[in-house]
Amino acid sequence: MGLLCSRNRHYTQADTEENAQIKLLFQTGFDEAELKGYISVIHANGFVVNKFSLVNYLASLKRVVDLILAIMRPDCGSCTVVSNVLEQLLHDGSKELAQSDTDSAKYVLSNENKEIGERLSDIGGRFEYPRLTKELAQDIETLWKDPAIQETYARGNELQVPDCTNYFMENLQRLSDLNYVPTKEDVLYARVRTTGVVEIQFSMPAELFEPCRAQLKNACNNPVGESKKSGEVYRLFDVGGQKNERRKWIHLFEGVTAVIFCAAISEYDQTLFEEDNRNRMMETKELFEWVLNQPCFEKTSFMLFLNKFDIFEKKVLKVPLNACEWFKDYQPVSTGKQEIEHAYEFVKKKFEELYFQSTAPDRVDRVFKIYRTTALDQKLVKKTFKLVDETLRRRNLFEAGLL
Ligand SMILES: Nc1nc2c(ncn2[C@@H]2O[C@H](COP(=O)(O)OP(=O)(O)OP(=O)(O)O)[C@@H](O)[C@H]2O)c(=O)[nH]1
Ligand SMILES: [Mg+2]
Repeated sequence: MGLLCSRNRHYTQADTEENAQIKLLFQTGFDEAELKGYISVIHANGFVVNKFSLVNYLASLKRVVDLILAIMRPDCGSCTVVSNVLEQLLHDGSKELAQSDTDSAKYVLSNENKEIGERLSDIGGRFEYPRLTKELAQDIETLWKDPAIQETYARGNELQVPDCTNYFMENLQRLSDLNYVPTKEDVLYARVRTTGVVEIQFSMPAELFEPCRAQLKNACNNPVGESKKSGEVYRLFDVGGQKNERRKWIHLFEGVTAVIFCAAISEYDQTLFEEDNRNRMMETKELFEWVLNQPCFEKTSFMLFLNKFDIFEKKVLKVPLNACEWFKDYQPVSTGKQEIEHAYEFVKKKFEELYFQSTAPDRVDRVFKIYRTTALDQKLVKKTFKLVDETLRRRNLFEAGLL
């Protein structure tokens, strides 16, 4: 969820997890052994079911399959089961669906895939998942293509279906290869929930900050971190965004140079994993406000990443922005690209307003920048970090009275 950049922290708890995008961009990347280390994570993603990722999806899938099986059993009083399970599963909007036989039929797995559904459902209930074999991959692929599952997937926003689902589903055969070695993309797409605080150090390659370099040389030797041949050293603290992770953040807040707050703007119609009836965007709004108001951030720079733009641009043409309470006053103006831009600008403005409302007049000079990002896009992330880097350098020069 969030990242903190610091020049001189002494925090020692460093997890073994790393931020893959940063490692790929600013460190050595992954060698083959490291990539192979990701296989089990990716298989858990690409395969089924459970704790956090595709994992979530397949947990949802399991519930869907359970539901489907319940519907199919002739003795179970299917209408009651359908409405109870669906209500539990799909929240308010689905009540309508549960009431109508024709609609609920859409969610019934076809007869020929029923057995596969049962098999996968069984695996989904296990604590550990088997290696993704060719046979299993075939089963998942078949089930994935079943119209009932596709209908369910279309309502993924209600079911905690991870964003990477489609990617892994499209790559099942490759993933199940005996000699499979994850690609960079696989690693970036894999959902690995951050727990604790993960520190990563990196330096900006010199060519990235050329424009600032001359100024820097003349003015200040060490604007952000220690100087190294390749550039300035950043210490980045990646923190988990889920609710139970947040109490760990507070220990990090002192002495931070900049907060990079990542808000997933595509999640305006989704609910929290950890709290089923709480809209994710509303949660982000409150969280951002809370972070902005922390006394220790009075002078801290804020970099707001409006992330998951790739999903946002597709979604916004199908799901109205005012699905989220915060965006209730949104009025679409057009179609296609223009509409996407309009919707994006609207969201951006909401965050800007929030920033200024939450920033006392005497603090308005702290740096606040908003960036449109797609974290999977390496070029864009690199470019964004370059901009962040430049901003922080300028800020340091300014503070040192050199600009
Ligand atoms: N399509 C798309 N997927 C993204 C983007 N950013 C992240 N993801 C995917 O979203 C999932 C979660 O990404 P993370 O970076 O782990 O999210 P996080 O905010 O660090 O989550 P926590 O560690 O729980 O706080 C992964 O499957 C990523 O591949 C994006 O810009 N576009
Ligand atoms: Mg994370």
